[in-house]
Amino acid sequence: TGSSRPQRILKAVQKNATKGDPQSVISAIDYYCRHKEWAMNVGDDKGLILDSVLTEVNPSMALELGTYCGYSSVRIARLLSPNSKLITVEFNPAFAAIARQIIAYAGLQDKVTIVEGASGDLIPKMKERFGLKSFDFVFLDHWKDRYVPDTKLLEDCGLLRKGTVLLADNVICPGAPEYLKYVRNNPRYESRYYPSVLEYTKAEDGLEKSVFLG
Ligand SMILES: O=C(NCCCOCn1ccc2cnccc21)c1cc(-c2ccc(F)cc2)cc(O)c1O
Ligand SMILES: [Mg+2]
Repeated sequence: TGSSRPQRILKAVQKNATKGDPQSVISAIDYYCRHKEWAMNVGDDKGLILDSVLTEVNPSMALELGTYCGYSSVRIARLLSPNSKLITVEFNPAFAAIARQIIAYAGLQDKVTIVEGASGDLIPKMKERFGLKSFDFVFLDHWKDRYVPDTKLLEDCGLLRKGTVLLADNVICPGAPEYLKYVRNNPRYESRYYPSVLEYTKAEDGLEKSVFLG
């Protein structure tokens, strides 16, 4: 049988990027997915917004829900300060295996921990597993109907602190309407919408940034 799309993305990174150079890994994936075959990375347009929010937050502990090939894991980890960490959760073991190789190719394996499984099962175990108090930053990019239940789970597990920033991808396309309702009409969050486009297309999409007020 043939290769998978994630395997082809890894090949493109190995062919076109420089080992240990995260920006070249990002550019290689963006080039491949814009000109060869589309893939559901956050992409370069929304990626610039992700970069700016990350630079502003400068998280010590970051969580990503939805690793896929590790494109946004590389975008996030390359901007983390020394000793800061990213935990990224991926449901699909084949995706996780590719992401591990792409993150390692970028030289960011010491900053990123990939955890395989369902967010609903893993979130309640995070404190004990990683000895962490709370997350400073959460990037939501997994099943869009899990954004609300997992945000509530993070609250209930005491994994959010006053000032934790949640950044949600795809709030327009494919869309996360319940999530927008949840964070926008909630006195415990201060939300702002960043309009952009669906990765590698001209379709409307955007990111929602929500600060947990405690
Ligand atoms: O579906 C998308 N992402 C989610 C993947 C599965 O995530 C599953 N998953 C990953 C961890 C994890 C943990 N627990 C449960 C499920 C968990 C997604 C989809 C599109 C898209 C837009 C237009 C289209 F025509 C088609 C697709 C764009 C995006 O940017 C996306 O992010
Ligand atoms: Mg996405």
